[in-house]
Amino acid sequence: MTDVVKTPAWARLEKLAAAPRPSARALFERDPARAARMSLEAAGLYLDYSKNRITPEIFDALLALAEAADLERVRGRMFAGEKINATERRAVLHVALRDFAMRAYHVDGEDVSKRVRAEREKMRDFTRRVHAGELTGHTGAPLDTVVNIGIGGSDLGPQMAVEALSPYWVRGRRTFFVSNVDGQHLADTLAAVDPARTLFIVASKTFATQETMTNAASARAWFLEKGGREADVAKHFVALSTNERAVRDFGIDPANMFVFWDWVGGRYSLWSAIGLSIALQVGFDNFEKLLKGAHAMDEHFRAAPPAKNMPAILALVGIWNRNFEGAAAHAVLPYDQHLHRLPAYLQQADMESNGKRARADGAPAGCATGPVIFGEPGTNGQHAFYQLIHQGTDLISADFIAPALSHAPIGDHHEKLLANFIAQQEALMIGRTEAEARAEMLAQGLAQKDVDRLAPHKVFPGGRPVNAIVMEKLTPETLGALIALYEHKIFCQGAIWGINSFDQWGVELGKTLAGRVLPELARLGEEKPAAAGHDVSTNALIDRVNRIRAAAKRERS
Ligand SMILES: O=P(O)(O)OC[C@H]1O[C@H](O)[C@H](O)[C@@H](O)[C@@H]1O
Repeated sequence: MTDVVKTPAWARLEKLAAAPRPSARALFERDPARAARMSLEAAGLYLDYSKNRITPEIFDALLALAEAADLERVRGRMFAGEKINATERRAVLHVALRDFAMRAYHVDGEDVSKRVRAEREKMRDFTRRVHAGELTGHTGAPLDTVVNIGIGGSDLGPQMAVEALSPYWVRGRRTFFVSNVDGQHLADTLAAVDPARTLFIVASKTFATQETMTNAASARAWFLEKGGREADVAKHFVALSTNERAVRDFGIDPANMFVFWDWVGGRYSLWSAIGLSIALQVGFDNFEKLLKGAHAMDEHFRAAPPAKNMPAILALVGIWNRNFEGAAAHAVLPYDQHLHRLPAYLQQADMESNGKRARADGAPAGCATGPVIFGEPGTNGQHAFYQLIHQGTDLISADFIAPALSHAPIGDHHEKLLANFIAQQEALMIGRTEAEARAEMLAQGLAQKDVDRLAPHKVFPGGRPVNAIVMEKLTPETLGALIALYEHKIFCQGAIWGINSFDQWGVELGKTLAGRVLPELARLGEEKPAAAGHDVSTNALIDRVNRIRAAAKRERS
């Protein structure tokens, strides 16, 4: 496979990065058409990437890089169902879950699109029956509450989407998400729900994840304690999984199971049965609109050449900032309170996909790969961490995301929100020179000695690379398109870096070691011998919590 770092395009980009370059401000002053040239629309989203410090030569070299990495061919391999997740020997076909163009998708010679449609119809029917009160709890009460038990991709996607679509919630319905194995998460949730009206959705691709299995078993025990009988469990527990045997072993009838397949990555699974909690909370039609929004972005992504392809451009601009400008972190800044879980969702989507140091062929990655992703909704972040983005010593790139219209047009809230959305990007790009800072302070009437004292603190370097993503309104369709945009951006970056974006071996080691530590931990009141099998820090940590736990019971008894 191509080692992208060894291509002439990479060398050219390195040269361009080292050469003197106009400031971001100067780029705009020289080229009035810059914003029009460096912006595009697709699937209801508008992207402006002109505030990156990218010259036309750099953009051309980035396109050459995409070509050198054979991006269009790799994209074709994904859509064709080839096993591009080579370490796990799996296809990557989340696009098939939302293809409304009736295309066939083949995995191992089988057209999986029929299965996709059948499972979607099963979800539609289930959702309708719950909403119509045809399916009730064991006392006959409506199942108006959902507790989704899952973690990682079986939690972050559905939770983010349910929160994002709160204006579309079916009246009277509530959805809770329990993910953490910390018993407090489950306990707090169970305290807020009525067992007779609650549907537990156990969401796990593997049905083997420690947190989810532990929470599901405890939820089941709680349900039985609260008056449910064994025979009632079927009315209150459904499973979303690829693993039918494990679902049966857990005690959930496969008739109460919604399936998906190994070619759906966990962090790409909200479009599958994993989206059942979304469908129940916003209605199946809205869930389908979410899928259609993503499909619209897929259609754009699969057809547009890289120079006019929104996910590819976002990826290339990100590669410029990461590999040639040295930005190790990337902020996701949604100016929409309903998108407050988007940064957390994208942390998994991006960092679990592209946080890799080995290339797909096993060779070490010769360049930096996925950046640290972080973020908070605007304007909150402005009063917290933007300081570092404006004036810190590291370069941080950022995506600013906003709907032009609000679902809650109260007074001038939205104008103020948008003013901040726009002004922050402007400030990050233009910065403020020392001369400007001084002139401003003098105009405010400050004494010369104060101007001298404060001037260095009031300088903003500018040139902070930002993208703007604007939509008319946050709807199921635009949300679908936005998520698909990021999915494909991540895909493009992984393809260019030559890494496998669809495995996640990095989560294994900690899991294995936790399995070893667990039996060494004391139950309350239990005396354990001093830990010896680890490094001295780990032994000491085990001993410390064990001492506290042994003593805790003694005090109580
Ligand atoms: O859906 P599950 O099989 O329970 O997996 C839940 C999560 O756990 C794993 O550790 C992976 O790192 C995630 O990619 C996955 O989404």
